[in-house]
Amino acid sequence: MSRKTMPGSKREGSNGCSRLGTVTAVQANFYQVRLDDPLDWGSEDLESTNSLLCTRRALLKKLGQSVMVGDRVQVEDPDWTGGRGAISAVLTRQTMLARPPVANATQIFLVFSLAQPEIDPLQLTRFLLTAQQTRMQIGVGLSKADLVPEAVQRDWCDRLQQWGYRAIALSLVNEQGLGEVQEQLQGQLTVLSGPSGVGKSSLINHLIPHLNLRTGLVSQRWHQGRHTTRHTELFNLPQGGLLADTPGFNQPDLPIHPGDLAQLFPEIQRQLNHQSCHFNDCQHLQEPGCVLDKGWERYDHYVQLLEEITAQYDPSLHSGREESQTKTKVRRHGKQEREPRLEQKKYRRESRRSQHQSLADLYAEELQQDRP
Ligand SMILES: Nc1nc2c(ncn2[C@@H]2O[C@H](COP(=O)(O)OP(=O)(O)OP(=O)(O)O)[C@@H](O)[C@H]2O)c(=O)[nH]1
Ligand SMILES: [Zn+2]
Repeated sequence: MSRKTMPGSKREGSNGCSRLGTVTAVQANFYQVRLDDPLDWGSEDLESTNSLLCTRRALLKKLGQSVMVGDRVQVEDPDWTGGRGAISAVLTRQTMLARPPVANATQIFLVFSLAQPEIDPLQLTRFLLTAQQTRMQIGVGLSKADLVPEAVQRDWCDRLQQWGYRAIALSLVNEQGLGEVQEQLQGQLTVLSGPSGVGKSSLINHLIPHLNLRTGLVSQRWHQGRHTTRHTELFNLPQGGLLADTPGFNQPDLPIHPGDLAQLFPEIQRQLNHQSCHFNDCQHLQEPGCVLDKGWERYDHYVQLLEEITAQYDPSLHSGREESQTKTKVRRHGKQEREPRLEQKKYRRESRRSQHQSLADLYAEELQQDRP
């Protein structure tokens, strides 16, 4: 491994140089990391010198520390010429989504098309509820506006406003609403989601004109393009900000507990902000003392989805506690500290290894583990 310090690199401590970056893609045990500061050592190809293909230091594995798309990481001893490095630390995550697996996202941007395919209101509600569960900021883009009259666009924007969301009617054909979308995405780490065929990929290609070039780079390195694998990948927006593309899915997960459904409807939350029902666990159906006004469009969705969740809910399946990810260790003077549990035995066996094993060793080991 090359340990020479290239111009523009920082030295931290005495262990060689390390730099901060963001994980933009994960495949098997390899991580693509985009460094915060360009390496700036004379190459014309800034994008490729700014991005490193990395593995995880053995110590992180031993601690059970996962690395996700969106993670802020420290990369140690980058091998500049080979475009490779090793992740030595993962900074504390601000947010974490399980599906798609993305760390540090700040908002969800849902895309639904006004035509081809037409909006299915109940499906839109399902996506909105899933987005609400993340507690992140939510934006809605209504695509293919060129295919419907202005009155239909306005009608849908007004409906969504009533539901509690700001919607942007947009079209790539006549470039409508794209400035507003850019504004909404600027400076955020946005997860783009929505059903298949609504124009998400087309929108990304429009927002990031040189993307094909970058996708080509990933394909070349990993021998697979994102369109064949559909893994989650982060893209850099020219105006600043990151965009995570996620594979389309048609039936997002609903909350598992029926009692959690009401808080995912802004229409219900708005009403219950300044009044409460007689029973704490009121489901807002026919209960005496229910103060909810039921005269709003999506009340039928609420009732239908509540029935669906109640039918699926099995309290006995959700009573067990998840196994703790940490254990308590008693240190000197009786001081207790939580520390991460070690992963399975296969990692413990490696504990005597040096933290500074060579990149070549790491790659050989990763490739071994990737084999079925
Ligand atoms: N008329 C019109 N068609 C559009 C617009 N945006 C995208 N399309 C078309 O919609 C179709 C689907 O677009 P994609 O970008 O592949 O949709 P997607 O959401 O990425 O679909 P998945 O990859 O299946 O998730 C393509 O034929 C696009 O050309 C638009 O603004 N207006
Ligand atoms: Zn009620």
